[in-house]
Amino acid sequence: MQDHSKEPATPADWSAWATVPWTPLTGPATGTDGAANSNPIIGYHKASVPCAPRSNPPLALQTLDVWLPASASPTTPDASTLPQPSSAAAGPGTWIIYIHGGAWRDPAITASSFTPAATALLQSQLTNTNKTSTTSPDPRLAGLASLNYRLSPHPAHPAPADPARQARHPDHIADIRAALAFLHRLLPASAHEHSYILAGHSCGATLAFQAVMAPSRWGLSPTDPRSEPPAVAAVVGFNGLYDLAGFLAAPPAGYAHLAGPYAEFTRGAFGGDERVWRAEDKKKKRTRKVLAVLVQSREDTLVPYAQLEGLRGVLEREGGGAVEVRVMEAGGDHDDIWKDGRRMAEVLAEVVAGGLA
Ligand SMILES: N[C@@H](CC(=O)c1ccccc1NC=O)C(=O)O
Repeated sequence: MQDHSKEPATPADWSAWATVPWTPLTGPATGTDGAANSNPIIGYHKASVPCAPRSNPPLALQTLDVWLPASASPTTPDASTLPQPSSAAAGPGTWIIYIHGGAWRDPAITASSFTPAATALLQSQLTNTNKTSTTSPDPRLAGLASLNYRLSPHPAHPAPADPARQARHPDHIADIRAALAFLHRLLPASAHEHSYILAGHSCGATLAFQAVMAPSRWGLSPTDPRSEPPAVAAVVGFNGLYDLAGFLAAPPAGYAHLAGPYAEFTRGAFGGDERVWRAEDKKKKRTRKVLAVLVQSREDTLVPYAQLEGLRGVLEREGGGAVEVRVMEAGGDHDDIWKDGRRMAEVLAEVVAGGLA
């Protein structure tokens, strides 16, 4: 935080950014103001911006989506327009960056799975800015991003010719870090000085905790310190997978029938060497100073509550005071939280409003 220098954006970054137009995102009809205002613009969206590591040609899944609140611009910004630093009066605002789930392999779950929650967040943002409040913490959102990353092979969806579908740990983490570095180079410094929230669902929650740790833990080469993602203020895990080896050694009651799929996707993502699954679990238990928000539905038929309890225990015992753990409630089945989006948005808005001291 003391060193605000960052790697400058390159011409390739700029052109990747500008290849995708901003499209207006409309909210539900208000119905109060006649036809003209019936579907107000709640934000602007860029879909599938290529953000590959700069040394490699971009693959189909090395992309990210970005949303800006409507307050960022009175009209649809030009494709080359970057998010502007917020005014001092309005406060710096917070970025939320989301990592989707799908067991490291499901091609049907992508960055666009954040759309319902993003829409709900932008909608509530619009409602909030119309209210005047001088006492409560500034709940402003600076922007939202949702990351794609290369996937591991899925036996039910073979794609042997697609290089974006052959990933093996730590490739998934490498892509998340490349996407964070891309945003770091392009976004205004204020986005980083005031930190951001990294959120993820299921294996995306695993990746969120892994991505904030030193890359050397994952055998990834050290990067230029200026391209290091800055420290996150909070990591938010929704229905996350945190102990695959533990699940496989002793599947909790009610989840034993999932031992087969768990073993399959664990091998698919991490390979057949059990020591890597265990090392993987131990290594991600140490994090930098951060707020860890853990959300796990007790009605989740795919991920047992024990996954949350395990990580909570480890972070509380071994966090050394650097990690504040908060558990928040959610209901529904495994994917309901992102499919519906409203509870996910509520949790994230609460972290933005109250979680960043
Ligand atoms: N739809 C997934 C299944 C899946 O996502 C999953 C299954 C069990 C426990 C966690 C899961 N997802 C975590 O990212 C698949 O195709 O493998």
